[in-house]
Amino acid sequence: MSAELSITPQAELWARYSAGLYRNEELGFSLDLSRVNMSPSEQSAIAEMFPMAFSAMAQLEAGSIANKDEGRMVGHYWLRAPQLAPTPELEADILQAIFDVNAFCQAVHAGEVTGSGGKFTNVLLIGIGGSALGPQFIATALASSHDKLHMSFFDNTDPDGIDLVLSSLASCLATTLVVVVSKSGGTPETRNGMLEAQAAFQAAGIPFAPQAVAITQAGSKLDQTAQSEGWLKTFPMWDWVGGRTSVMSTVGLVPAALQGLDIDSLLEGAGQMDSLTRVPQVKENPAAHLAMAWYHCGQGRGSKDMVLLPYKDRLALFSKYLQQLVMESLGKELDRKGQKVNQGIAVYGNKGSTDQHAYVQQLRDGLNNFFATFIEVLKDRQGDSIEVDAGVTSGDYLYGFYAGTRKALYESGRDSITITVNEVNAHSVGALIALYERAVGLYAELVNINAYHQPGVEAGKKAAAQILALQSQAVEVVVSNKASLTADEVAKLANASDVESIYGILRHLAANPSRGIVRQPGKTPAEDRFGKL
Ligand SMILES: O=P(O)(O)OC[C@H]1O[C@](O)(CO)[C@@H](O)[C@@H]1O
Repeated sequence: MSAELSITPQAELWARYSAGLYRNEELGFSLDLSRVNMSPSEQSAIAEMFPMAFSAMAQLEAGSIANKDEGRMVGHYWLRAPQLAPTPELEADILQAIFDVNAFCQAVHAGEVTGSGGKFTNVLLIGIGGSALGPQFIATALASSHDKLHMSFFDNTDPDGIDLVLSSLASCLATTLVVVVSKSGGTPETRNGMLEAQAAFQAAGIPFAPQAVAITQAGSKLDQTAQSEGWLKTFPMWDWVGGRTSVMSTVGLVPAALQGLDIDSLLEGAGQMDSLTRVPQVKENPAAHLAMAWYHCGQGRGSKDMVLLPYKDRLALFSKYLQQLVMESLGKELDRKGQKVNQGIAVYGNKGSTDQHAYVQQLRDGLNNFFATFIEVLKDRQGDSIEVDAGVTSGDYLYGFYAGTRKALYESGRDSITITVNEVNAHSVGALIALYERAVGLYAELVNINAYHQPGVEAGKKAAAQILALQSQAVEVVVSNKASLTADEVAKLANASDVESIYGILRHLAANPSRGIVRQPGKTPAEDRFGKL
């Protein structure tokens, strides 16, 4: 196949590109599938499956219980078109939330709401998954020297990671606004981050509650904490917005507006893309183009990975953001009929041309188990560029590396999609997010899975809770015994069967001296002994 492709005449490729390119001048956006080796008959066969996908999406937007397993509506599209919400109450809720976000952020910027040290200078956002990735992506994509507040994030329960962020905030904690984001309000990593931040405030003698904001569902544990401790502000999150599609809700709008970004433009860009991707004709709909290419490349089974190569540093986190959006949505064991399908599309990537000096070698010459998506940004920078060679700028190099890699991949029979935007700004970022949200929704319909739940993540959370329960049993046995014990002995005394987990727990505790456990290494893990410090 690669030999055939490599000899496709340039003129034919140009004709294919020109005739097939989807573009919208107003949005400054185009989508090119000419380097996906998909014949017209293959395209038509996939296109025949779309009417039911379009109709499912229309029902979803009209307020059907699209996430049946969780009995929820799926309403992220209403966030940028509140008039489309299925009830006037929901429309009013969305509008009110946007109003409140603007009012609060304006008051912060004007210094009407301050920290104990005066006007806020920094934001520390605490969240994980969809409650951090979107805000992080937007914060990096749209950062500038005019940012009104400096953004930092706790997006994990890694103590060392937390310390690193806290040390950067040490001199400005009294002017740091802490935004704790959790839809469920009970996610352990986020709760731990909140407790770590509270401890840091306490150690610095700064009251936490007057500088803390919660974004969560009404009545959640986080909501109760915020209410009982008298936090500065709480913003609502709704059950009909999924975590991974929450970036246009208060989850993404509050941090973006605090940073000083143009949230109206973000919503407008997303809304404009929604209008284009709502069109129920494959040819006219860029999200349908994308979903069709995914279906073709992975034969509807996700047999090829999606490699994202945005040629713009600002979009580096887009790959990470899409990893959650695509993999948490599409990675499912069962289809809607309950049949075991083990669906999904693996997503990875960072940015071009940096990745050219990392894994692009394998993309060109190694395993052909992927399709690439290039994201090209036409505008190089604000202002002029110097020439790095006669008549050539750094941006020309970046373009050259993108175009060269696209060509090289095509010549070795590797499919690629190219998305082009005029520039990276709030409008285009909103549009890109909306494009992928719709493509994921359409693709999920093509393969008949529920894109809006995440039962697999729940399994991991339950298993983690069991390990933590086992920890207290194991510690009790070790500290109440005079003699040191092997993991097998601890397990027996704790009446537990999972010796390997007990060994892992005790080895971890022993590596942290303040936990009061020591490890005496033996020849093998089974011979290691654990005792009180
Ligand atoms: O906002 P929450 O409820 O803290 O959840 C955070 C993340 O955890 C998940 O539920 C599972 O990873 C994601 O879907 C979600 O984005």
